[in-house]
Amino acid sequence: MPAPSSTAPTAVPGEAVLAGGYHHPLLRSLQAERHLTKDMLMYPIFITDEPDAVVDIKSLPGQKRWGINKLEAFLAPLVQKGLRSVILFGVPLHMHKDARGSPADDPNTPVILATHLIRDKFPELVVACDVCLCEYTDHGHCGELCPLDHLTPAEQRADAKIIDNPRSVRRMQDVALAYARAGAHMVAPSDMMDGRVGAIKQALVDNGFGNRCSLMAYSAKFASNMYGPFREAAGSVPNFGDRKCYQLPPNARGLARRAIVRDAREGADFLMVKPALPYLDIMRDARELAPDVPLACYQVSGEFAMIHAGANAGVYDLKAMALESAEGFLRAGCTLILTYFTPDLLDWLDEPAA
Ligand SMILES: NCc1[nH]cc(CCC(=O)O)c1CC(=O)O
Ligand SMILES: [Zn+2]
Ligand SMILES: [Zn+2]
Repeated sequence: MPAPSSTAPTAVPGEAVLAGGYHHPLLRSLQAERHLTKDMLMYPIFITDEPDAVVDIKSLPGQKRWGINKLEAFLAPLVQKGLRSVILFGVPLHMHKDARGSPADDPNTPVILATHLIRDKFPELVVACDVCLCEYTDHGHCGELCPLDHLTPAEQRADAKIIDNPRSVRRMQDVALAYARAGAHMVAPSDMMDGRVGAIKQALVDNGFGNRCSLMAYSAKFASNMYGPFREAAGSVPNFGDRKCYQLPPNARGLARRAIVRDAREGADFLMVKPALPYLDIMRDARELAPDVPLACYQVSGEFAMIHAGANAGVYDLKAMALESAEGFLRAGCTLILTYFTPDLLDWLDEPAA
């Protein structure tokens, strides 16, 4: 019997040893299928009806509510660094809120004023407008409510006010059209009413915006615990109940898949998954179900706050963690990332990779 050779390999190196492929920053970078670039970042901005306001949002480190007069000076250095797109949220503090969310499409509403201003001052910047009523209704829900006489006596007693879906969809059409007319390159309905994607698309087409205004659907938007800082920032906390009858249940993969397929069929130009980090599987689903529609994700306010809190607690380095999260979204198949880290990422992407 021959003596065992002491030099015999225990496994075929090509199968077992991977470390040879990523021992240098360049080699690590070449292992990635896709890389984060500045044009993938869309920055969410809060605009108030106090024209000179620059007000810190306590729960969103570094983020502020901006008055219209302060917007140009705020955006100029970001555009200089490579900012390509923003999504606007209105924060009416003085306008009169009512049951139908009238301030949403008032000609002087902050989002419309800001859209005009940005199109004028930053012609290269893509402007998206979030379409929803919750910042504008007196009850704080995302759509209009059913008139009381449409409810059963039991529902009336329980204060179980119910969203009036068809009426809300008509309202969403009007609001989206108002933003398109103001010059929005993109409208993004986040209200989650059934049928709003097709209805808004039709309204855009019927009014001559079919080839001038994109529709990004918040398709798989979950009833998440991570919208708290946003609702504080936007003043959109519902004054009764919650959003569980129109935003998706977090554990409902099937519903999310159906919503994705439906919104793609209804003509969405972009699909979105929101929040982002806990829903990477849903992003992957979206890539498989609608491979020909670009996919966005929204790294929401609570995710941003959570990453900051962890960094402040010494759990990890802020930049490294923020980049890792973005790389997860890329891997899952996103081409557009809505994130409050955008200003930081514009800086970080100019630094050498570690
Ligand atoms: N419908 C409004 C809207 N659009 C985006 C967010 C959340 C964004 C964030 O948390 O950063 C919300 C809040 C909500 O649905 O309650
Ligand atoms: Zn809403
Ligand atoms: Zn409900």
